[in-house]
Amino acid sequence: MSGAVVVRAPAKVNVHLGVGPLREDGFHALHTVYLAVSLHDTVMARPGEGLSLRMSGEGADGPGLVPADRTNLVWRAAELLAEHAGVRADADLEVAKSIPVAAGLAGGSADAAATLVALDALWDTRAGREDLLELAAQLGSDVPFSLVGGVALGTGRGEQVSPVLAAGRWHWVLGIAGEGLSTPAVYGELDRMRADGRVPDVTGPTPAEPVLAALRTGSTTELAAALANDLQPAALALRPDLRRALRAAEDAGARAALVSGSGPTVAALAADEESAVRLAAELAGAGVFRTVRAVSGPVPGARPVS
Ligand SMILES: C[C@](O)(CO)[C@H](O)COP(=O)(O)OP(=O)(O)OC[C@H]1O[C@@H](n2ccc(N)nc2=O)[C@H](O)[C@@H]1O
Ligand SMILES: Nc1ncnc2c1ncn2[C@@H]1O[C@H](COP(=O)(O)OP(=O)(O)OP(=O)(O)O)[C@@H](O)[C@H]1O
Repeated sequence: MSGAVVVRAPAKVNVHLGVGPLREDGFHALHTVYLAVSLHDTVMARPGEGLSLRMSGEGADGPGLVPADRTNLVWRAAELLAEHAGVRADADLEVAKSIPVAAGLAGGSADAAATLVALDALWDTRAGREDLLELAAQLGSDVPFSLVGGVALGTGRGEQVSPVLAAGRWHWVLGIAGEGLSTPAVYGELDRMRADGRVPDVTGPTPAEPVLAALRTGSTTELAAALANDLQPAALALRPDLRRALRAAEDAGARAALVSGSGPTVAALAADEESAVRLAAELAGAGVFRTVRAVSGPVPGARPVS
């Protein structure tokens, strides 16, 4: 067994989220395009006896916000890898969170992916890439992407990821809401809206081609025009105050703004770094709790910090 291993994993924004009908397994068929952004969580794994977990940072210091027990995705990732590798789950784990909890930014998924990579190294399990992706998919639909990072197309329930070509580096301002949203609640609201005609019903997920084409050009204008999120009406139905943040982002000069994944984070696309700084200042207070600037482009997935 080696010494401490430190692994960092990124948050994501879905620049396209096409949601198909509810499947029999309780998930929805997706065509999504994930973009890793420069906001990240860090997991540190040290040798230990049994498992222990400490959480610090964003969302971890409120009473019971993210329980540091076996319900935590980090704990589940550790047990799953130990079982797969046939080793004892012995490790002291520490998670430093910067990604807000239940924000639509895949924070828990980032932690789970980082844990798989950290413990693979600490325990020297030598799990192959395919094995890690398979374990990641068991932990959550977004977890395989958190391993892969960069820019990727997600199909199936989002867990089948393949890298896609993207030519640019984009500047985002993330408007973080004070309180999170439950992912199943947002999917459930979309089903109700489709059933009662508030939004059109679908037979399959909307294809991601427009956003894929825009990503290849590297143009912010084209990306802004192609952004799409089928979950946005449902997130707005549950949190009408988010409309104010979306409008404020556009009024403050964002090229476009959309809800990230299941929300409630609003992701505003800025023309360049200077506009992002201005946008962040103007957005703060407009129905968002605080703003975080982030860059997307060649942001790697979960990987050891040297
Ligand atoms: C909204 C997104 O973040 C977009 O990338 C993801 O689809 C959510 O991914 P996640 O948080 O990893 O979600 P999971 O832990 O796999 O699933 C949580 C719950 O979300 C709903 N869910 C999730 C993924 C999917 N394709 N269809 C769903 O309906 C289901 O109710 C599921 O029980
Ligand atoms: N390590 C973790 N970090 C954050 N949340 C966790 C973690 N482990 C378990 N959870 C639980 O998972 C739920 C979703 O948290 P998370 O931050 O992953 O949401 P999210 O960013 O909206 O996810 P996604 O974008 O993948 O739908 C929270 O309610 C939290 O209690």
